[in-house]
Amino acid sequence: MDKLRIRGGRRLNGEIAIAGAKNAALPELCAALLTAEPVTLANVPKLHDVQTMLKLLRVMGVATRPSESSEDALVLDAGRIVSREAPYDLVKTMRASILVLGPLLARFGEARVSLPGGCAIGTRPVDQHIKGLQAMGADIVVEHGYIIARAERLKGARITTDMVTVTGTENLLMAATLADGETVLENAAQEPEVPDLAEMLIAMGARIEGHGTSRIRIEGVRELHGVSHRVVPDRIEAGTFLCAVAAAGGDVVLRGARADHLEAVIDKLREAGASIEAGDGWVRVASDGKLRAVSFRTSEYPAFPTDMQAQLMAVDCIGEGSASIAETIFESRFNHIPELMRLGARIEVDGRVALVQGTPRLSGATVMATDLRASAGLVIAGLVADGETIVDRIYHLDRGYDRMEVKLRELGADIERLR
Ligand SMILES: CC(=O)N[C@H]1[C@@H](OP(=O)(O)OP(=O)(O)OC[C@H]2O[C@@H](n3ccc(=O)[nH]c3=O)[C@H](O)[C@@H]2O)O[C@H](CO)[C@@H](O)[C@@H]1O
Ligand SMILES: C=C(OP(=O)(O)O)C(=O)O
Repeated sequence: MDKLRIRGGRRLNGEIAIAGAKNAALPELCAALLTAEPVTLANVPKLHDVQTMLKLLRVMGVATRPSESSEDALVLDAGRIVSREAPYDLVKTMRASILVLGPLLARFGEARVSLPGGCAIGTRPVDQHIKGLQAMGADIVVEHGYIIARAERLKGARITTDMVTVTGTENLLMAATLADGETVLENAAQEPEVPDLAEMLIAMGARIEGHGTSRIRIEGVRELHGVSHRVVPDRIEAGTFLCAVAAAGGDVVLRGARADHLEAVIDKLREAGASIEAGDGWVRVASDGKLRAVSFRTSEYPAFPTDMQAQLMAVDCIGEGSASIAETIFESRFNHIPELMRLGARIEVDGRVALVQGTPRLSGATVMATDLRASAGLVIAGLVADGETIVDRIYHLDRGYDRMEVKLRELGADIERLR
C-alpha cells in the first residue's frame, strides 16, 4: 500500500497548474450516456475516481478513447450500450457511480444501480435521488441492494428536495433533460460543478434555465447530441494548495484556479493572515507561515465547503489562538482529528463542533488517512511538522488529487511516495 513520506519545514514557492474538477468530471462523464453521439471532455483530471467511472461506463458499452486534440481530453461514445447496470463491485469503490442512474433511466427507460451505501464521512443515503425520479413517474424498487428503476418516458415534475444535495441535483437535472415537459428543481445545489454540468447539457441541446441558483427549470427535449466541453477547474484542489502554502509559508501561483469559486475559503485564509490576490485564471498566495486560528462552519455553496474542512483545520492547528469548526454537512467528517492529534495538534470534539487550540509546533509521526480530504489535511500538517511524517493509506488521496506529491515537490516540499 502506497504511503507518503514528508519531511516538514520547507517553504513552498513557484507555480503549478490546477486540474479539472473531480466533482464536475464525474457527472459530465455520465452525461455522455444521454446521447448516441460522441462527447469530448477536455481538462479531465488524472484521478483514480475518473478511472473507476470510465471502467463502469465501459462495462455498459460506452466506447472511450483519448482525444487527438489534447492530452487531457477524452472521447466517449454511448452509441451502443450493452448493459444498463452499475454493479456493486464498482459502485462500492466510488459513490459517484449513482450518477449513471438518471441518464440511463431517461434515455433507455431502465436502470439497475447498486445502492452506494455509506462511507467514512457519513451514511450518505440517496433517498432524494430516488424520490425525485419517482416524482417524474419512474417505477422504482430497491431490492437485494440494487435500485431497479423503470419508466417508459420520464415526465416533468416540480421537485423540492428535503436538503440541498449536489449529486441529487445532478442526477435529476440529467434525467429531466429528456423528460416529457417541464421539470422545476427547487432547493437545487449551487456548487459550481452543477452549473458547469448544466452548461455542458445546454451545449448538447438541453433547455435549462436558472442553473447556479436554487431553482433550476428544465424543458425536456426528445434527444441530445454530441458536444465538446471543458471541465471547470477544481476549486477543492486549488483550496487545498492555498491552505498548504498558508501553513508552510512561501509564495505560489495557482494557474487555472478560479477565485470566484473560492470566496469563502479565500476570506478565511486572509482572516488567518495569508495574503491572496487573483486575476483571470490565476490565484496567488503568499504567507510567512505565522497565522491566526480562524473559526468556520461548513455549509452549502457559496458558504465554506465541507470538502475543505480538514485542510483548514490543519492550518488552524498551527495558528495563534483558538478556533471552533462546525461541520454541518456530514455527520462523521472528523476522522482526521485523532490523526492530527498524533502530530501534536490540540483539538477537542463536542458533537459536530471541533475546538482547536493552536500550537506553534507539530511533530512528525506516522498517521493514517481515513478519507480523501482527511488525507489532504494530514499532508498539510506533515508539511509543517518537525521531522518525518508518514501518511499511510493514501489510496484515498489518489481518488481525488492529480499527483499531489509531484506538484508539492515542484514547489519545494520534501515529499515522496513510498511503494
Ligand atoms: C461526487 C461529488 O460531487 N461529491 C460531492 C457531493 O457529494 P454528495 O452529492 O454525495 O453529497 P450531498 O450534497 O448529496 O449530501 C449533502 C447531505 O445530504 C444528505 N443526503 C443527500 C442525498 C440524499 O438523497 N439524501 C441525503 O440525506 C447527505 O447524507 C449529506 O448529509 O457533495 C458533497 C457536499 O458538498 C461533497 O462533499 C462531495 O465531494
Ligand atoms: C467527499 C468527496 O467525494 P465523494 O462524494 O466522491 O466521496 C470529496 O470529494 O471530498
